Parts: sequence; C-alpha cells; structure tokens
Amino acid sequence: MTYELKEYPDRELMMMDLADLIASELRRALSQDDRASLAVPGGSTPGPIFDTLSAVHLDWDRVDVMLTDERWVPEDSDRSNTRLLKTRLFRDRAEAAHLVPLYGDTKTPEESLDRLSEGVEAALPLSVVLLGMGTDMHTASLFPGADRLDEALSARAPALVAMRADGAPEPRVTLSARVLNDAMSKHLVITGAAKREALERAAKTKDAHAAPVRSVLKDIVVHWAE
Ligand SMILES: O=C(O)[C@H](O)[C@@H](O)[C@H](O)[C@H](O)COP(=O)(O)O
Repeated sequence: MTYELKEYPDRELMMMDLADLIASELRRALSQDDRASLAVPGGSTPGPIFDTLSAVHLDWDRVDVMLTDERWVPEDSDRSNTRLLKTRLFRDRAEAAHLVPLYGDTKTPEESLDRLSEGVEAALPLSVVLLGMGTDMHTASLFPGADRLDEALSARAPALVAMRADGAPEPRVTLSARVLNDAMSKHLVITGAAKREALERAAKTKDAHAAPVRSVLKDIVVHWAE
C-alpha cells in the first residue's frame, strides 16, 4: 500500500489545514480547466472542514460538489448527508457552487439511480476527493459484506451504485471505487486511535471485500489526528 500518512497535533488544526489544501487543489484544477469537481464524505467528521472551506475565496460557481455517498433518507433527516452539505458547506462564498445530487425523493435508490448517475458522470473525473472511514474499514458506502460490493469494487463499475449492508442502517448510494480512484487527488480523513488501528489493519489485509477502504489506499494522503 502506498498511502502517505500525515499526522497532526490536534483535530482543529487538521480540519483547517485540510480545508486550505482542498481549496488550493481546486484552484489549481480551475487554472487548467473550465470546471473543477469535489467529492466529500458525510458522517460526523467533515463538518469543521466544510465550515472553513465555505469561506475561502475560489471561483465556486465553476465547482461541482457531490457527496462520496448518501444515506437513503429524506433531506430533513438528521442522517441526511445532503443536509449536512447544505448547512455546512453551501453557504457563504461556497453557496455559489453547483451541487450534484446523490439523493432523489423516491422510495428506493434504484428508482433514482439513472438520473443521479447522469449528473455524477457529467462532473467526472473528480478533481479532488475527500473520504471518511469507519472502524469497520468501510469508506464511502463500500461496506464489508455489502450486497453490491463486488460490482462497486470492479474495474468496470458504474459511477454510482446502490448499496445495502448490515453495517448501514438504511440503503445507500455510493461512488464506485473506480470513480474514487480516478480522482486527480485523493485524501482520507480519520480521527482517533480506533480508526488509525483499523486503517493499519486494512492495509495489511489482502481482501478488499473484508476491508473495502483498501481499494482506495493507493496514491492517497491519509490525514490523522488523535
Ligand atoms: O454517510 C456516511 O456514513 C459516510 O459518508 C461514511 O463513509 C463516513 O465517512 C464514515 O462512516 C465515517 O463516519 P464518521 O465521520 O461519522 O465517523
């Protein structure tokens, strides 16, 4: 595994540094192309990164932003990653960015998948991807034992895959490993001893099905703070 580990003295500093780093990578992408794209995780970790990022000077109206994965819950649910994105990132200067939706108001993700996939594909390849990880070694919604994990990890995977897993309380949609790995720049943000230990375990595991985060650990920078 070729991941680079960057350790920070504390979480606050890490979140601010990461926001600056993402902003400078987006600026570089915008200097080379008309548009740039950013994929970010939901969950409880990235909120402070979004807070800083939302205030940075950037041609946000030329940036497409999407989630790495979404939980199939309505947007007014506390568990909605879209809601997190809208309240923490899409404000201040970043309000001008274009949201690529990963949720549609249908009963199942499958009913919205074609439409959502079109939007995602139009914004590829990703300029920058930021990923999160769980202690069960999932990243995005690539969960160990998930029903469509094979498809999502395959070299010819579609951009977006609907996913159900014992470790996830609701159905999900997730970017596939192929799309995540095609990004120009990849980052993983983790905090605490348990996630660091899980990352080290994943790197040693041969089987990406047991440790799906392994599938994105090549050419990635892992950012860690206690
Ligand atoms: O919707 C989600 O759950 C995420 O996108 C997921 O992949 C997340 O990044 C990890 O589960 C870590 O979550 P925490 O940051 O809450 O630990």
